[in-house]
Amino acid sequence: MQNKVKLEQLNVHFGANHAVKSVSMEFPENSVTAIIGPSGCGKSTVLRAINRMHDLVPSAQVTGKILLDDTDIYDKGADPVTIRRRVGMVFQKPNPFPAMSIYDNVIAGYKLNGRINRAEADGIVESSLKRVALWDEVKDRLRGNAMELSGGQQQRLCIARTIAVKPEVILMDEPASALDPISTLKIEELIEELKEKYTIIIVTHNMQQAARVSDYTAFFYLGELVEDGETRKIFTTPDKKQTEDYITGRFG
Ligand SMILES: Nc1ncnc2c1ncn2[C@@H]1O[C@H](COP(=O)(O)OP(=O)(O)OP(=O)(O)O)[C@@H](O)[C@H]1O
Repeated sequence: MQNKVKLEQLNVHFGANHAVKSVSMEFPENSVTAIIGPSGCGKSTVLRAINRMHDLVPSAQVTGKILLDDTDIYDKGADPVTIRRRVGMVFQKPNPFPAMSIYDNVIAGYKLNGRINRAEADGIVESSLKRVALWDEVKDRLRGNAMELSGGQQQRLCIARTIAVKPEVILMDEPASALDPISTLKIEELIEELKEKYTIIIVTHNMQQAARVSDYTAFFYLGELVEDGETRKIFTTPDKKQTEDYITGRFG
């Protein structure tokens, strides 16, 4: 399988704190890769580096390469706005724009590309909401406020907003950890469907979730990549003892 994203000697410092240490790894296209590891091991920091979110943090220093296809997203000529359109992000807590309707939330990011006509916007809203299996639940109240949706519906709305701009990669930072078990299941089913079109990288604390949704798993500890590979192998016969101890619950 083709690699969509490749990290080469990625290092992230926050001031004197060396949070991510010389990480090199690949993320195959149209697959789900889970990033696991104990709290503070650098999972979110790696994820955020993949759409240049650390640009907004003055103390952050990122070195090494992150290739998106063949382009280094940290190259001097690379445009962060274009990168964030190609690499979308879904956060732990659903974060719809509170003053906006369901409809306007879905189309908000897409509108930044320039003016669009009503028919085009309607089409994008409908197809994005259908893709996240939310259309039937909201089609009669598209002009209603997004905050009136349940937490699980809000998270699916945020995923619809992310895919409306037609990204190639979707980063998810514990996307179901604030949700109830049924909403979590829906998000997991959705991830399974979305990988047909997108490359998905998900940070999760939930080991069962990593095992259920991902094709590949990467285990991090103290800012280092300890081991990565096919999820089946990582969860049954990992090469490193640290990985085995973590997935069997002996630490972390
Ligand atoms: N914006 C920031 N400013 C300063 N330090 C940060 C920032 N973000 C992360 N760090 C530091 O980087 C290290 C890794 O944090 P990170 O959030 O990536 O860990 P994590 O594995 O995702 O943890 P958790 O599972 O608890 O979310 C920690 O020492 C953290 O304090």
